[in-house]
Amino acid sequence: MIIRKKFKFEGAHIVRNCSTKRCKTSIHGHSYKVELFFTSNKLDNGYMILDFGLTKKHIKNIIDSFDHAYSLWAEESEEFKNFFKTNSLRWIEMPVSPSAESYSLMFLKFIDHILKNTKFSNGEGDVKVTSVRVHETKTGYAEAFLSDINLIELDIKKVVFSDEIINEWKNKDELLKILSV
Ligand SMILES: Nc1nc2c(c(=O)[nH]1)N=C([C@H](O)[C@H](O)COP(=O)(O)OP(=O)(O)OP(=O)(O)O)CN2
Repeated sequence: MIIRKKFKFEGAHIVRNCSTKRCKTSIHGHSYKVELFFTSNKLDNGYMILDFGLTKKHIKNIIDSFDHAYSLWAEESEEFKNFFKTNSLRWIEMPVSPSAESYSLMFLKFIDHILKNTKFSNGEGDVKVTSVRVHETKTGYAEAFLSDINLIELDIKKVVFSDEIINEWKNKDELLKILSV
């Protein structure tokens, strides 16, 4: 059995090195829709795979970090990176160029890590994120499956969130502890 929870964010980026000229040369934004799919080997005491409400404790923070934020590829020039870091409060520096594919893989990695380091207390089983689907536009999405988790080398500890973003996280201290494991 699979359940799905949908989130959204309004994000800006440039995807360097892709084939589309506008996409690789100009800052632009999208209204992203993110679908998270979960499964488990048993139902909890409420006959659920995972209460949708529990996805809003830590997982939502990660997706919402990208809302009204600029996704900054770590390989950009220092001048370019400094511009965003000094002129915009919400930015994320990430070790991969921000395509729909890399967002889906990155979110999958974060959520897999969060689930593995969360103690559930309502009879939940072994809850897994089976895939993450990131819709960049109305016509295009990328979906990363658990079997794709090593498709790119991406250490989530190398994803840097601006202070403004971290300070807005709900249950901030708990999430920072989970991410530090
Ligand atoms: N496989 C991928 N291809 C493209 C990505 C991506 O992340 N993965 N991203 C882009 C751009 O960011 C672009 O803004 C979106 O491209 P596209 O789907 O072509 O956008 P349109 O709104 O022009 O699509 P229409 O269907 O023509 O309205 C490019 N490619």
